[in-house]
Amino acid sequence: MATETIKVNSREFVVKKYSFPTEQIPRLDYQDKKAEKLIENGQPVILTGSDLVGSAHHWDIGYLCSNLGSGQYTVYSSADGKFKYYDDKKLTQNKQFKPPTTQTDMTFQEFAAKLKRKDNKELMYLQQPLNETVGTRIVMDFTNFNWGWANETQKKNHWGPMTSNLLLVGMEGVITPAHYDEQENLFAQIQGYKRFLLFDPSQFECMYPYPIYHPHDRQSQVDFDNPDLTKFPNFANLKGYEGVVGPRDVLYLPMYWWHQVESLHGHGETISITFWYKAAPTVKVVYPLTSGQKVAIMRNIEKMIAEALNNNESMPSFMQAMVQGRYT
Ligand SMILES: CCC[C@@H](CC(=O)O)C(=O)C(=O)O
Ligand SMILES: [Zn+2]
Repeated sequence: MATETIKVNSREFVVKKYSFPTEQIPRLDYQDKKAEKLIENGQPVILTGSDLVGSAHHWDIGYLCSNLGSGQYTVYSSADGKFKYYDDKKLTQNKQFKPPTTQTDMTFQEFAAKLKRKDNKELMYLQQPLNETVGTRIVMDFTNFNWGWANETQKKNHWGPMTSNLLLVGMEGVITPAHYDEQENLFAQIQGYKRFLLFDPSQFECMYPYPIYHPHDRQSQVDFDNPDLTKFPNFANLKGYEGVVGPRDVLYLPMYWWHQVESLHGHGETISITFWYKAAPTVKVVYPLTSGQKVAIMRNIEKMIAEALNNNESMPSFMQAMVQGRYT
């Protein structure tokens, strides 16, 4: 895999080189009117100065070890360093599906001890919603997040309720492959550096998500390291954005935007916290529809057809019969 060296804020990073062009994600002070406008328009922006999780800036592996308590944490392991999400509620309908990662529950102390070992054959990624099992100092830090700004941003943009804060602790080199989420996300970086590759929802045609009933629903089928352009020809037209988030940065990651996230080498484990919000309710449909709305429509139609047919094997021929020679 070819690599290239990029310079971000006088820091150099060696990153994987992909086949598609990218532009820089805007990087603005969180109080800059331009930043507020981008969020209002559902456009990604890296925000500086918000101190959204300023009270957690001292979080490192040692501090978390001493203060996260003895609760169980979900840790994924992967031989190739890729952590493609899969919905285990969809495993029953997909008996032949082989999960690409293994999932183990362990205490944070066990996880930290594994991080220290030099004989790890697999990369590990802890992904756990912050819950009431954490110690009092973590609760204090959590309480002191910049909720004033977060709540104001949620309100101004008519987002729905916040659903979860996921704590992410990744080894250098872990990759979350390209996918989209159906929630708004204020992504707060605490330690280490993550490269975000983002793609507008209108790039749906280039990303070839798995069928909606597949465990990898919302994930791209395309292997970015070795794209199969026979099977996925439009991937050759992909255009994206990219940026590196470091400690104290917050990325506004709009709903339905595709993203691939890479924990960069040379700066230690990455620690991040997500702030996920349900979508703003659609009060009045305004035309033209946004690209995100069109993805939502496609998803709903695909869901309805899958439910109506009640037989996933018949989906491909049904969907093709609907468009082939008619809309192609
Ligand atoms: C499980 C969530 C992973 C995260 C990406 C990353 O930091 O590796 C992401 O995809 C998101 O915040 O939406
Ligand atoms: Zn995501």
